[in-house]
Amino acid sequence: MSNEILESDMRNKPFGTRLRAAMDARGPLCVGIDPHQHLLDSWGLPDTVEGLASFTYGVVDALADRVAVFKPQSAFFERFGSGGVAVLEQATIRLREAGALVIIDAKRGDIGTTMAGYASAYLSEKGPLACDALTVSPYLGFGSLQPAIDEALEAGAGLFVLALTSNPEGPQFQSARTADGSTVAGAVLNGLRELNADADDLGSFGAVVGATISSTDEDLNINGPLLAPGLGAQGGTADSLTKVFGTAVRNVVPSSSREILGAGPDATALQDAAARANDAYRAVLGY
Ligand SMILES: O=C(O)c1cc(=O)[nH]c(=O)n1[C@@H]1O[C@H](COP(=O)(O)O)[C@@H](O)[C@H]1O
Repeated sequence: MSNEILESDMRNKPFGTRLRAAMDARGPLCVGIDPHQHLLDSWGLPDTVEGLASFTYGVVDALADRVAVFKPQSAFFERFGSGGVAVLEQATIRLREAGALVIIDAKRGDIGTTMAGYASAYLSEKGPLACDALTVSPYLGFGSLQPAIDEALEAGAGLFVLALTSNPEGPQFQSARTADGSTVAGAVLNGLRELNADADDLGSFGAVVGATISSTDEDLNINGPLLAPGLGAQGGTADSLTKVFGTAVRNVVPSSSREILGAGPDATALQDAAARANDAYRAVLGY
């Protein structure tokens, strides 16, 4: 699908609708942009803001017109202070201009008015870091996310709420029981299911569910996207997606960072790595 079609038909649609269209057009792969120091080294770049910029724009130039979704990891930009955040801003603008969707992975979460500040920074189209969706943390209570939910609805943006994360420490809190007997992860998934209840195909309020969790008893059918990190470097594979997600697999957004970025700096090698990953996930997710 050309960028013109994505832009003209889609600009005013909710995030979930835009996400489905982008994945239909370009395949489901989400490329994580995580400029680790060791990756800058392996690309022959210095561990400076200039190195960060060369790395990030190298990924953008190679992949922006062919990958549906990107997930820059804010931590690796914040590491360089305001100069690093400026690279994140520029990369987000360039990716979106090329018709890709951008999920900024900042895992924000705070009380009402502070959450509203994060929401206006990342989700409002007038915000300096305006993106298509933001990762958020529900551990101050699902209701504490309301200002971000409101801003996302207003802006046609999306959220990805941590539910069953890929790291081994996650179950300590996520499997704990809440006062009503559901697990913490289950309460998050229920909250998202309610938010997406009226969406036709794919709602705009997603869950983060790691590809490494092997299986879960939770109901992942939330009528919204399921961001699945943990692929490649953390051991998850295309086959793990069928096992973890079962009947919800069609709504998975498979996200991989180091596995793809390690192929650089050569643009063709990056494109080949992304195409291989996209083909593997396409086959499993039914695209
Ligand atoms: O929200 C995320 O994206 C996330 C959630 C999670 O449960 N596990 C997880 O690894 N992530 C992020 O996904 C990326 C994984 O990178 P790779 O392991 O290199 O593919 C990192 O930016 C993590 O912060």
